[in-house]
Amino acid sequence: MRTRFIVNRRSGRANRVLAGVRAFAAQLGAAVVLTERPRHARDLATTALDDGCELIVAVGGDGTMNEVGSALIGTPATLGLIPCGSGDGLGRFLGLHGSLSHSLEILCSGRPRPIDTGVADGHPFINLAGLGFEAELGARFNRLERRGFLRYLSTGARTLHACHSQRCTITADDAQVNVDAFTLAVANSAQYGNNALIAPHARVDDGQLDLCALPAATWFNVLPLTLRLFSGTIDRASGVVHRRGTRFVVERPAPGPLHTDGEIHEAGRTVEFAIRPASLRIMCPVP
Ligand SMILES: Nc1ncnc2c1ncn2[C@@H]1O[C@H](COP(=O)(O)OP(=O)(O)OP(=O)(O)O)[C@@H](O)[C@H]1O
Repeated sequence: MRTRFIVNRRSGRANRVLAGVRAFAAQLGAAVVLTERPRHARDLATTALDDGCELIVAVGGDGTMNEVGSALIGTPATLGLIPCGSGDGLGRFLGLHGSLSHSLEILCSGRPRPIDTGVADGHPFINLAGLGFEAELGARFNRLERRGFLRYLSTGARTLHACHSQRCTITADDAQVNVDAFTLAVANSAQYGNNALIAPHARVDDGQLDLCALPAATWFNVLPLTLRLFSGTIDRASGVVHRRGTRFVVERPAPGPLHTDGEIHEAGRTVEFAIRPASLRIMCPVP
């Protein structure tokens, strides 16, 4: 398979795996290219497609995966993933996360698997998209000079104080519900990253998206909600709204940020999320 590696050195531990990626690529006769700015990975992936690459490997976190994967949606090319970001939601969900040798082994001996992708306000997403607190947190985190899980936690604590819940009307396929949403995720895989399971029963190949809206954090619910997030039971928590469907329309009181796999966009009051079934091939471990 003609292969190219696209590395985002700014993501999590990408710098630490770069030498190993270069050595592996040299054995395959594949090129390694580095991103030079945000959103550059998508251009590099388009060039790789134009050059006839059949396997295009994103080396980075969910943001890099989103940029590379977006260019591959609807094409016969396969997305490879070496997860080395701060959260790695999709890589963890698909069993690609771990040591570099684990990820490389999957590139050699895995199989391309068709998965669903989503589109939020016209922007493709592969892992999940969201509004409210999580989009605000993503916007603040992306502005940081240095990243990492601890910085994510400290930025989260500050954002928690600055955000308020919003009264939203959600149309899920044909049914409507009003919710006070502090944060709202529309998930293709089950997790945000770092094994925080926002949609514990979501599957990437079921032709459905899982919407999960959480109430505002208080001194009373913040610990139980956090425990439920990491134990895979958040959909059963009091005040949490969960819906499954192929299309959601969310109407909120005011425009604001939207994230797609952690990438931030400005969006209007009304945001539409929809599924694109089996639209991307990704290299996965053989079941
Ligand atoms: N050369 C670059 N300089 C600055 N930013 C870049 C560069 N290349 C890519 N980026 C941006 O870096 C951001 C972070 O990338 P990515 O999401 O892959 O890593 P992460 O945030 O560490 O991981 P995760 O999303 O899994 O938490 C993305 O928004 C991407 O657009």
